[in-house]
Amino acid sequence: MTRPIIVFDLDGTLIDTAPDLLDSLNHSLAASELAAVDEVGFRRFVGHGGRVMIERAHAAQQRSLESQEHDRLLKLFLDHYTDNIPGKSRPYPGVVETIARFEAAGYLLAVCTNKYEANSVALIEALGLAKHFAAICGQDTFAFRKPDPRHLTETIALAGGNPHLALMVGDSQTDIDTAKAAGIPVVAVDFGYTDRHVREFEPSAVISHFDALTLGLAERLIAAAGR
Ligand SMILES: O=C(O)COP(=O)(O)O
Ligand SMILES: [Mg+2]
Repeated sequence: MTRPIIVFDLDGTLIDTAPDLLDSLNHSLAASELAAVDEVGFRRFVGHGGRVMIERAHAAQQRSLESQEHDRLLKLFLDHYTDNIPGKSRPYPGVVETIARFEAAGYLLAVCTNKYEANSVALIEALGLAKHFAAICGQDTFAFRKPDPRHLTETIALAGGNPHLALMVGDSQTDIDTAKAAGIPVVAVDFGYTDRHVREFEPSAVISHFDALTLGLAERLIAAAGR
């Protein structure tokens, strides 16, 4: 019998990676004489991986970006980011306790992120958390990525989870749209990187701290989804 599973988004959900993503983004933008992005601007750019962040930063400064330069800046971003893992990134408050709570209740745990898989695994390993996750799937693990629902459903399958007893936890419209398209309930954290409040995207529930992700809430949302 496949087991119940919670699938977590990574950036802005499980781990506060903003300081490092911002440093690496600005490292790459500086190479093309763009102004540095600030914490506020960053929130509009993140959610679809490094390539899109660079693209959005150029658009925000009305700068064109042809593909060869885009590739060059993405490599600068990824090299800088990879070399600095785990940097200043840390799990959000309550994450470690939540992992223990759901593992003790027999849940599988997995990660479904638009960060590249290698960097996702390296970061989670560097923070000593990799043993808790049955699958860590990045934007490049499959031929599709969030908001394509298959990124989530294939992560559940790879982890050996039951898609009818699954719950997604995320911080962005991308995550909420992905879960909805997969017919899987989704809890949105309101402390992540979206520039609009997550309630606007109508998740199944909103939490402001992982302590609110109780076994009861998970069971209620999974039952209500009735897949
Ligand atoms: O790397 C990003 O841009 C977003 O990654 P996430 O899917 O873990 O939020
Ligand atoms: Mg996120």
